[in-house]
Amino acid sequence: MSEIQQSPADTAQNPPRYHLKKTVVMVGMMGAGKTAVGRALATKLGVPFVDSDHEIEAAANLTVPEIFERDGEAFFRKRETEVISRLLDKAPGILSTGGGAFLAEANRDNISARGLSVWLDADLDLLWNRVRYKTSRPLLRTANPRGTLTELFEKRVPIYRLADMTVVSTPALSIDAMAQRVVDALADRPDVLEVL
Ligand SMILES: Nc1ncnc2c1ncn2[C@@H]1O[C@H](COP(=O)(O)OP(=O)(O)OP(=O)(O)O)[C@@H](O)[C@H]1O
Ligand SMILES: O=C(O)C1=C[C@@H](O)[C@@H](O)[C@H](O)C1
Ligand SMILES: [Mg+2]
Repeated sequence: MSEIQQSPADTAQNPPRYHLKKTVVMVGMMGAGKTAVGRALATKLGVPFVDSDHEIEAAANLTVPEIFERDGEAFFRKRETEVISRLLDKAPGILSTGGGAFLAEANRDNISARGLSVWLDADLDLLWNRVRYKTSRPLLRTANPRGTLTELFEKRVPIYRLADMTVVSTPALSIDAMAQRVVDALADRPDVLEVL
C-alpha cells in the first residue's frame, strides 16, 4: 500500500507539528490534483497517504482503464465504495479519491460520518490542460474528450459543493502551495487538525 509515514528518526529530529484527528478526504474532478496535492499534504502533516484509485488497481493488479474495460464502470464503483469504507476505518490520514467517488450518496454519507471532505476546485481550462495528454482516464476516451469533461464538470460541480471545505486551485499555485493552502484551511478546524 502506498503510505508515507514519519520514520522514528524523523520523529526524533522533527517532532510532529500536527495532530490529525480525522481522515481528510480529497474530492473533485479528474485533474484537480487530489492525488498530487493529497500526497504533499500527507507529507506536510506526517500522516499516511492513500489513494482509492491506487488501492483498487493494486488489488486487481490492473490499471483503472483496464478495470473499466474488463469489468465495466459499475464494478469499479462498487470496489471504490468498498475501498473508501475500508480506508476510513484506518488511523487518520489523507485519502485521495477518484473523481467520481463523491457522486455516490453512500460514499458522501460515509465520508461525512467518519472524515472531512475537501473539494479541490479548479476551472475547466485548468483541468483540461492537466488531463488532455493523458490516456489514463477511461471516461475521457470519447470522440470529443473536452466536451465530455465539460459535461462531467457541469453535472458534478453542484455535488462537489457539498464538501465540508473548498480549496481553489489556480495555475499559479504549485502542488506544494496547494497543500499548504489545505493545511492553512484545516488549521481553522481544531476538531480535525490540532497544530502542536
Ligand atoms: N497545483 C498543481 N500544479 C501543477 N501541476 C499539478 C497541480 N496539481 C496537480 N498537478 C498535476 O496535474 C496532473 C493531475 O493531477 P492528479 O493526478 O493529482 O489529479 P487527480 O485529481 O488525482 O485526478 P484523478 O481524479 O484522475 O485521479 C498531474 O500530472 C499532477 O502532477
Ligand atoms: O472522474 C472519474 O469518474 C474518474 C476519475 C479517476 O480518478 C478514476 O477514478 C476513474 O478514471 C474515474
Ligand atoms: Mg487521482
